[in-house]
Amino acid sequence: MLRVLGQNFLKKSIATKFSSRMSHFIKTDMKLNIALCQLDVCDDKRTNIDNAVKNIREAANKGANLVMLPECFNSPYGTKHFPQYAEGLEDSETLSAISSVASEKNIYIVAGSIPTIENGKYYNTSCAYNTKGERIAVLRKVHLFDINVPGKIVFQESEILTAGDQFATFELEHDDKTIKVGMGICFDIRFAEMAQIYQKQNCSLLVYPGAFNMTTGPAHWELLARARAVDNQLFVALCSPARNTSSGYVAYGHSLIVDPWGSKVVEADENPTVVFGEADFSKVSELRDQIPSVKNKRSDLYTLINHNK
Ligand SMILES: NC(=O)CC(=O)C(=O)O
Repeated sequence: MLRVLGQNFLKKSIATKFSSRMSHFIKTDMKLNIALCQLDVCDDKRTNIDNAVKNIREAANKGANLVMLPECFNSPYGTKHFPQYAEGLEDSETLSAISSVASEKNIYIVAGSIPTIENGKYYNTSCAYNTKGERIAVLRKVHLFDINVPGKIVFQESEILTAGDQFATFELEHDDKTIKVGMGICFDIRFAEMAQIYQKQNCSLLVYPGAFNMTTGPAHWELLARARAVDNQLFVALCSPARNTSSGYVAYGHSLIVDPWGSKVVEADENPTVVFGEADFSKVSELRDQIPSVKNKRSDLYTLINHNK
């Protein structure tokens, strides 16, 4: 009897410790200034890196705590460009510049994405940096963008890229408070399951560097950001390259942040710009109490299995 009581007590105290650690991510009044750098990306890599660093410095000087860059910010977006611009993760000219500016400015950076080469395979890769310039997460685009809309757009990332097979999250500390952030890249936002797994892992912000185009952008960009935010009752941030009508792939622009209610916190137009939005994370637990759609899931009737443990 005593042994049984002891085991139950131990189980209970482990569960309590675990759940109080997890819940501090969600129940927080952290306010975070997020800057989205909607960069004008050209075909010169060094110019793109310098432009990213300049924009990050300016965003930090204006008070940003987290700066996001777009998908493919050091290279034109296109399968024929990826091998030419790809860098190794450990000797990347681009990422070393991003790491330096993160520590110089004491900010977190979600470094959009760049083409990488690892063990002879090409990936579309997003890295996150903390305020010391340390790399704290790596996400290789999990769902490759393969599209064929006759007369509009044909694009096959899978011609050249390998899909990532790991999800990526990181903890962001600010004002002695912590939130957890889930990472995806562009097409990944179309997969509700990935976002829901991040929600189940207690993320309160999902970040998607992305480059929708003039066919998918007007139809789905904002819709998907708001859908993922409302489904999962958390913040969603999307950062696009600026629109350049003379480039081979014309990005939609319209970088935006959406709150857990599905309302836009801020939205850019299509031009090169940096937009700022405040994410007030007290809204996450507040809304989950008001509309308990995350809490009241019927796991007795359905469940989501994460094979990527
Ligand atoms: N770059 C992309 O992955 C574009 C995309 O997802 C889209 O739907 O457009």
